[in-house]
Amino acid sequence: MSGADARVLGAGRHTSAAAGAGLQVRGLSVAVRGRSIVDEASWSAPAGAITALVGPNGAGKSTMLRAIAGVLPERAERSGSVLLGGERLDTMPARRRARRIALVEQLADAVPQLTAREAVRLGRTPHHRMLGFSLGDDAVVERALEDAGAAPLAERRLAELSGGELQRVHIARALAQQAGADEGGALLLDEPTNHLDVAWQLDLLELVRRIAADRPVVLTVHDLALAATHADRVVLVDGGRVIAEGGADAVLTSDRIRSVYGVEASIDADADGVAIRYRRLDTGGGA
Ligand SMILES: Nc1ncnc2c1ncn2[C@@H]1O[C@H](COP(=O)(O)OP(=O)(O)OP(=O)(O)O)[C@@H](O)[C@H]1O
Repeated sequence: MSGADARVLGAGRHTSAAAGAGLQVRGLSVAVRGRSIVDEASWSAPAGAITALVGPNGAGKSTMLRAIAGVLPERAERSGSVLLGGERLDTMPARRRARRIALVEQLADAVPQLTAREAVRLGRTPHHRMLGFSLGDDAVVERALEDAGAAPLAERRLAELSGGELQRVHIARALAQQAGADEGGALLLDEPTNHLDVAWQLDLLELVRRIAADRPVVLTVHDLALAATHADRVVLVDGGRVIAEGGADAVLTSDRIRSVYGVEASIDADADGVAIRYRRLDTGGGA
């Protein structure tokens, strides 16, 4: 991560410079009933890298992911464009878009009676021309279960799974959704480490790293130290706008954390990662 890699956006109205096989968000705006939630957001997520979307509660992170994946509620008004590998996603037919981009949401829909294998099989739906399965689905589903470390869970019902196990099944479903797409895919994960203990978090981040080898992966996360340690790039969002994007050391500075979150942060980085201690501005108490 390089300190020179930051792109700081006073008003979030610039266009991201990075191009290529990655994901590019250009001037994305979302409003619901006239209320702006995402405001001219432009940022990019290169293929082969993990990009962390960070920002305070209500900053618009989940809404951005939903807008990119094309699953906003109908009443939401969206403008701007989203490109994957240089191709417009936002104007693509929904089924084709679903083969290219998968979103794993915080509280992803899970039918509790389904087994993990059945849930992952649902990921194949955008590949079906008619009702029923396409040739090769079974192999894709088994591979996705395997790749996500969910193969031992295949026969278990979703209702019986822990949060960490469920997260793996959802990721397996996303992998199955993208497998066999004509062009490369992108994976979006909304707070994937939420509710996971530290060991599960590390397992999940290792899995995400493997998945990111051949596609852009974007995840939202509240833990700034985790973002700084595990993501290649960080996009800091506040009030629906992109405040900065680039390497974590350039984006997540004490000054910026103070102005966006209203807390003092002392940041320590070493070879093992980044640790951040926080202190409220007004109390002066220790973290
Ligand atoms: N479907 C919706 N209809 C109306 N307002 C919405 C909708 N979805 C989100 N919002 C509002 O948009 C703002 C941004 O919400 P969003 O969930 O995108 O933020 P976030 O950065 O992901 O927050 P958090 O970190 O708390 O999950 C919030 O004020 C929220 O209340």
